[in-house]
Amino acid sequence: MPTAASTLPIIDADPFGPRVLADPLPFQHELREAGPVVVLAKYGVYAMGRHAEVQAALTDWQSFESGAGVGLANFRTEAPWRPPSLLLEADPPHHDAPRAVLTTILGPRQLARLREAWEADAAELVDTLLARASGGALEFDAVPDLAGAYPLRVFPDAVGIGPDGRENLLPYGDMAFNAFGPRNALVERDAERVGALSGWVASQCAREALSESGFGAQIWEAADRGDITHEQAPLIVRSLLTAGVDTTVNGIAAFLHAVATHPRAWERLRRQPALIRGSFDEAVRLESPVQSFFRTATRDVEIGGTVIPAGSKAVLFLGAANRDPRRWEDPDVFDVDRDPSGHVGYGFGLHQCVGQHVARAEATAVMGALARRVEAIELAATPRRHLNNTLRSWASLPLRFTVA
Ligand code: HEM
Ligand SMILES: O=C(O)c1ccc(-c2ccccn2)cc1
Repeated sequence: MPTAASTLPIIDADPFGPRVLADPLPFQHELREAGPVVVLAKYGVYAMGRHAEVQAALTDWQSFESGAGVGLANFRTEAPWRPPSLLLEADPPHHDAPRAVLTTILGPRQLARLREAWEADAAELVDTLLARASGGALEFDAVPDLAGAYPLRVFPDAVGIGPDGRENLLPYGDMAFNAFGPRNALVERDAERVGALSGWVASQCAREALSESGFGAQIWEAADRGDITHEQAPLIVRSLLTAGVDTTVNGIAAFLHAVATHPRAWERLRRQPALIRGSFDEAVRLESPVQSFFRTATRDVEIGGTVIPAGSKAVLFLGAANRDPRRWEDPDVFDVDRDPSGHVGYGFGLHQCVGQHVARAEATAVMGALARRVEAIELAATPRRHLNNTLRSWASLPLRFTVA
């Protein structure tokens, strides 16, 4: 007999408050231990943190829809802050064509033609960085100088946007990822620049603003072929600009933090560079750069022995699921020999990240360039968090490189 919603475990902690955002691990443990499904008292929503229920909810897109928004706000009852994404905030059938277009454009085969240029760019960035070394060692902040620098060197050009205003990309993404959470101080702080940032991003999605060979132009060509409409094309370009920068910056930072705190892992990756690609997924599992997002129940749906009433919002904590000891042995250890498949760091099922191959290509290029040039990677000082309602992000990641 399923548990009635009224008798569910209740958690008082605020997962979107500064204490939990700065260190979510104790909250994740409390959430997993409280039960398969709990109620977050502060927001009156359901929450899941165990791998089994998070994966099940993501797989069952018919019962847990995205069309009402994948944040706390319910698009059925309140106006979205921007026109909804045609992928993220859409369900089949509307989701199908935009997804098919991006699956092709961002697929591994397409990215193969960029690989040589991305690896050369990573080598150039790392060489320039190491030129600053003295006495065979370099201390620097890997957030601005590496994790934050590399995606901005390769991705805007790959999309085909112009050279001006690219400094708006990270703030726009930070704002968009905050917007999935409650209207707290993080969201209020961005309020006065929503218009300017959104206006700039929208201007970059126009056909005439895009170079003729980038991902953006390919989206417009898909409209010429009738695969999508010309009205949909700019919104799909917007998806790349929204989801394609802050995520990879934090993914690469997570990878660097993982190797800096697991020295033997770095030795292994230097000896066996073929392990780098898979170990990026292990870093995404461990750190979960994207920590959480929501779904909305389309019917009274039973999950984890509980019935979640139709119309309810449920928040899925990917970070908690990716460290669930029910699914992972030694979940808190970065293990380059682990098979991380099944992790939910890219989501799971229908909406699973369509840009994951781009992320892997960027991270593999950077870490591959480092593996050939850097003997040891250590923390040079205590890293500092950047708080965001959805992203697990570093404001500063001081590292010490020992040059090979
Ligand atoms: C480490 C880097 C990344 C992480 C951790 C990440 C994570 C995710 C997650 C968890 C989802 C699922 C959202 C949901 O189910 O509601 C998602 C979807 C998506 N991601 Fe990524 N992402 C990354 C990089 C990228 C990049 C580089 C791009 C673009 C080039 C991108 C574009 C998208 C889009 C368009 C969707 C929506 C897919 C759909 O709804 O069908 N992401 N991502
Ligand atoms: O299509 C867009 O604009 C868009 C796509 C994906 C995301 C996203 C949300 C949560 C977790 C990871 N990615 C955000 C925006």
